[in-house]
Amino acid sequence: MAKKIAVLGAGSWGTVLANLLTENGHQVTLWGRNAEHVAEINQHHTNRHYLPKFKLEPTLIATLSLEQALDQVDVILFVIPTNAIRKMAQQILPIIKRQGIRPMLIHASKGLELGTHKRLSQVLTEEIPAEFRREIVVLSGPSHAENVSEHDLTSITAACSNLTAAQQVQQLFMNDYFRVYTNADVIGVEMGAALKNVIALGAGALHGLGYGDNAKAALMTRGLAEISRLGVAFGANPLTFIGLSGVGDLIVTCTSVNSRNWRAGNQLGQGKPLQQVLDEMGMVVEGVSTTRAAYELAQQQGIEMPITNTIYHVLYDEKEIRTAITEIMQREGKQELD
Ligand SMILES: NC(=O)C1=CN([C@@H]2O[C@H](COP(=O)(O)OP(=O)(O)OC[C@H]3O[C@@H](n4cnc5c(N)ncnc54)[C@H](O)[C@@H]3O)[C@@H](O)[C@H]2O)C=CC1
Ligand SMILES: O=C(CO)COP(=O)(O)O
Repeated sequence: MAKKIAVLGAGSWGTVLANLLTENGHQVTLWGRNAEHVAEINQHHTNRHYLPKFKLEPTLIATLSLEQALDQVDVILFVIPTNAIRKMAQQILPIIKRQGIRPMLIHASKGLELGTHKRLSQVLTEEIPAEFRREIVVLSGPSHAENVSEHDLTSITAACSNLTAAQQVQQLFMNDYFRVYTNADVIGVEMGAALKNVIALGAGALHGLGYGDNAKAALMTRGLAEISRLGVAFGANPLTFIGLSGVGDLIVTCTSVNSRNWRAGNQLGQGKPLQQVLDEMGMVVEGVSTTRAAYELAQQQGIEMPITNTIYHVLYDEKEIRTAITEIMQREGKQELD
């Protein structure tokens, strides 16, 4: 059955997901904060800043008004940067109350909140009390917006401890090029999503420094080991990390030029200063702030995350990358399995 859906965030991923939901027959309003982009979507059915070649469904409406976007919706999909989610939730709560709606919440963002180190479903749970919403479902997996916009075959995960809610989200998004699996392990799915961005910065940096395939395979494999270690310590199912939102997303993000995290790492490896890389990207590079959150979390919990620590010191302490790589390679010998 067609649903009324608000998509919050008219960047790369929000635009593509809003368009996909429109293709699937839902009535979608895309909220954006940039007046030029919103006007372009409504008048020309394009969003060229983020997706230069993408032609949008003419029935997809964009708006600058949260009140209009949320008007009597069944579902709210958050697709804005991690560190903007809490404020957005605070902004929409009074609108939800005023309208007397009780929507399902979905988020498709990937990161851990700076300062609190929280997962985004935790942030939403804190900010929007259960009486004003239905379930919170996480949508995550290997899915570059650019590829989905071209209808490349894509499989991702809808995670919620309530399987019925996960199945409802599965039905909203599924079509002949976009396949959605359900998973009850919200912790594992969100941890995998957030932490793969950290490892992707490293994969890009190795490429920028001229290292080869062995180095990248080692980074991804040992990266997955430390992602799983942290995730399991917080209650994740270890099997989730060999699924779409774990190794699946790690592969796509560590190997694709479409990844902003990979591209940022690549430029760092080539010697560009971090601030310049971020300024020139024009899109969110989630791995940078999540590296800090994950580093602090691992320190607090006493969990060994050597790759995350190395990337943290390169990003935040201006540690020279080649020195950092030598140090991580020369640590004492270890057992492969924990
Ligand atoms: N681009 C992709 O292929 C995918 C992205 N994601 C995740 O989706 C989330 C959004 O990513 P993208 O759409 O790619 O980012 P983007 O940089 O392309 O777009 C971000 C959007 O959020 C808006 N925004 C930025 N700061 C904001 C704030 N403080 N308050 C409200 N809105 C704000 C921007 O105006 C823009 O419309 C990220 O967490 C990312 O990891 C997940 C899967 C795929
Ligand atoms: O999460 C993504 C693909 O699944 C997008 O990764 P980037 O944010 O690095 O572009």
